[in-house]
Amino acid sequence: QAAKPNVVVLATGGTIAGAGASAANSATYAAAKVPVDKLLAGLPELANVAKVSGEQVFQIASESFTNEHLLRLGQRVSALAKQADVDGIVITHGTDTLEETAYFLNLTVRTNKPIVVVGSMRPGTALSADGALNLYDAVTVAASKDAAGKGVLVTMNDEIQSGRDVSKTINIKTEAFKSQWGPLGMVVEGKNYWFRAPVKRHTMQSEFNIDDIKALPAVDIVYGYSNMNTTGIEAYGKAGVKALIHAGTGNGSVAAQAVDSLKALRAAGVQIVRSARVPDGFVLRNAEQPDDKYDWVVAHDLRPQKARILAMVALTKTNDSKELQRIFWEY
Ligand SMILES: NC(=O)C[C@H](N)C(=O)O
Repeated sequence: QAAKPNVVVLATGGTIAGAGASAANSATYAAAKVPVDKLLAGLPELANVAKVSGEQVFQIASESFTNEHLLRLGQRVSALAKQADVDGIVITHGTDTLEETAYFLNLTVRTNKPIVVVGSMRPGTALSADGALNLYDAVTVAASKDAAGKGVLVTMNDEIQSGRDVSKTINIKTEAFKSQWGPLGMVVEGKNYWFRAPVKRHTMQSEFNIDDIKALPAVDIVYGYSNMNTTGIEAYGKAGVKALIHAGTGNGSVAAQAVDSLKALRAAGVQIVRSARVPDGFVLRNAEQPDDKYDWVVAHDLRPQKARILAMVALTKTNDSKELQRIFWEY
């Protein structure tokens, strides 16, 4: 019998490592409690799929992820991916910012080896906990040759999603992770079924490399809403933000009373990225606002939180708005 592939599970916390007081607590529990060794010991079925080893990188709820966590995790994933004795990497992660970490790794880790980010909506102590199967699926995908070269993947609820496209869309169901462009495939009983592949640049085709990124610039998000004011925009400007993501209404529209403040920030050298707060769709250049005239960038189909990740990564290489826009189209 052929040797099983080697998969490393990097644990960062989240609900997949959560624990509640009783089995009826599906939503009331403490995240980031169970250590990785215990998580893996609770899933002896993994041994049928791969030779799995665990490493506790952090033990936090994912809403508390910082840029430093992203950099440290990315550097560890990159180092492991270079090891000849590692065939695939799984990252257990809280679901709240899972999509941001998955996209960051997708943009910056130069490897064809499968990298799979996984979480759960219920703690392992709950009735119908989803973490064990999600993790089993993640290891299955990470151990598969057919998952290579597809960018960073996310396995939740039997689906294999692109880390670029997927977002958490509901906070109370196990069917929480969706992409408007659909999943790439499904994983069922330890086998992958693929239906599509990503076309945006990622991992090996990326011009970014985590090994060269020592720090990430300050990029923040302002939210658009009726009766919007400019307090947030101006405060971020004073704080020295390098790019500001505007989570606009509808097509990424900007309130008339906010336009001058954003123009003033741009004149001061801050990049303005126009995204939309609606869950799906994409923002077109010069629709709603004259982006060419104002020298603003549009976020394409990226949700504001993903646009923030791409802007940070892009700004490590360029502060040219035309280059930034090219990057937003390509990644
Ligand atoms: N379901 C979860 O994992 C939510 C948790 N707050 C986290 O992101 O860590």
